[in-house]
Amino acid sequence: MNDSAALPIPANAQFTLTVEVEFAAAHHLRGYEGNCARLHGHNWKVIVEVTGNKLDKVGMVMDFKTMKKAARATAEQLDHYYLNEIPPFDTVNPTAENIAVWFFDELSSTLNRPNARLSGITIWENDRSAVTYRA
Ligand SMILES: Nc1nc2c(c(=O)[nH]1)N=C([C@H](O)[C@H](O)COP(=O)(O)OP(=O)(O)OP(=O)(O)O)CN2
Ligand SMILES: [Zn+2]
Repeated sequence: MNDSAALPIPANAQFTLTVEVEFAAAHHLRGYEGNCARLHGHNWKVIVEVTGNKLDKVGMVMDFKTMKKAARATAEQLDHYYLNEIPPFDTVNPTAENIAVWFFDELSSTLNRPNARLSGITIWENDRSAVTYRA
């Protein structure tokens, strides 16, 4: 018998889980006046956030490993690319905002569950600048 007891959780309580992955890539910003219009690179950090209020029998909203696996597979699609050359960033400007929307759209079908949903993506371009997208 491996079942464990559960603590009471109020109906309006929520758990927010986050995992972080990274990718390295080059880009330039189209239509931007400044040095970011020139080719340059970042080590982007991507924070993936899942929200839920029900725990499974193990006591988890979702296994961090499940989140990391999905996030890593998605980051892999951009890793070591020149973003302006690959879809959708060959036509959509590769800003942190657009990269956040892209991660959200890529990951939502994999991570959304009846009791948990992808709730936010944060993209850090460097140690000082980040954007968070919630939908
Ligand atoms: N809202 C946004 N602003 C900027 C973005 C973006 O994606 N969304 N991107 C850039 C450039 O990609 C730039 O490389 C990053 O600029 P910044 O964060 O200012 O970093 P720097 O190292 O160039 O600047 P410091 O002043 O040294 O921090 C620009 N803006
Ligand atoms: Zn940049």
